[in-house]
Amino acid sequence: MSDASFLLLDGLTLAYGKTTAVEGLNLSIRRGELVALLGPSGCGKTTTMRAIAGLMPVKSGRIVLDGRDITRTPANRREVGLVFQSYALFPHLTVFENVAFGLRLKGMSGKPLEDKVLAAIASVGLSPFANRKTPELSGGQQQRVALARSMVMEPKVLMLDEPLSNLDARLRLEMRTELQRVQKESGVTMIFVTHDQIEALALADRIVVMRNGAIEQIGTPEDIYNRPESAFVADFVGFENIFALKDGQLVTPGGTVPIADAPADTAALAWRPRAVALGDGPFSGVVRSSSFAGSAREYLLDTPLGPIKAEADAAHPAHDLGDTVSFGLPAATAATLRRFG
Ligand SMILES: Nc1ncnc2c1ncn2[C@@H]1O[C@H](COP(=O)(O)OP(=O)(O)OP(=O)(O)O)[C@@H](O)[C@H]1O
Repeated sequence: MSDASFLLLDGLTLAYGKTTAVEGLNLSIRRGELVALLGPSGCGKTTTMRAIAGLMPVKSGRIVLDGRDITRTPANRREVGLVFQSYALFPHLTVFENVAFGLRLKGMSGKPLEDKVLAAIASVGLSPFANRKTPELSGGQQQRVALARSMVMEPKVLMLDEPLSNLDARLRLEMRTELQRVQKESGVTMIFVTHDQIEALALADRIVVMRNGAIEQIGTPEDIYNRPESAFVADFVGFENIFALKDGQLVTPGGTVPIADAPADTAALAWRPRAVALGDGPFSGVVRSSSFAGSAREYLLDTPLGPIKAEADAAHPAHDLGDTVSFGLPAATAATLRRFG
């Protein structure tokens, strides 16, 4: 075992009866890494996590944690923690007792138990609330209790299923920072599941994008955001104008269109709305919708290339509905995709 493959998923195939949910998944996670599993509903994120936790039988392949094959190890002997979306706290118990629960089950008591529990509660900033019952806490505080309750067991890997999805926008931001802090301070290897790309980009050291039960791309947030490899990932991270590229020409619904400086060995080109050169270029389109988005104005253009989403600085004079505007699709501002699809 090396730190580089602290958790290894090796050819993992998982199925519900005859339905294969995850097929031949290979993933190597470093010790202390914060990894996001990102993907649309049904792509197999939760199933993968449940298998790592031991809540889902493995059809084929292996799960190795810290050098030990845990593929068939019972859940309670895996040293893997799991924080569910619904925090599953005991409402009749205090914060202290919720966090102490697992340690008591393991036979711990007295001062050692108290010290550990109080330290875990302090690590998530909840010391003043140790004696409160959990229904008397806010959503964000309950989420912290769930985190402390898992962390106190000192798992080798802690997994979180959509950890922030039940929180309002402000609390989400707060908990993002909190999760990152707890993870960095404790050094625990963490995997969280999300279908929110912003959350994955903001939190993770590495993002695993899943699609139809397989890995589509693995990379740092910068890789995924700036260098998507497929149209699927590009679309997921906000490239709204994606065209296949064939013999140096864009393949559009209106036919093929030559493009200057088209890169070689590229299956498709993708532009974010703000990468479209509005008001400057060989193409033209009619403004079909225009919406104000704070610092920018977003346009939907009807063009011979099909619909184009473009964005301009809000300080620029606005285009009206029905206006014809010129635009360019500079190859230099496009992401180059290896796969169209
Ligand atoms: N209990 C089940 N029985 C049969 N099929 C299931 C079951 N749970 C999930 N599946 C199927 O397995 C596939 C993967 O589901 P999974 O829950 O892992 O996706 P997910 O990426 O976590 O989705 P979501 O973001 O909606 O939670 C889907 O096709 C789903 O329909």
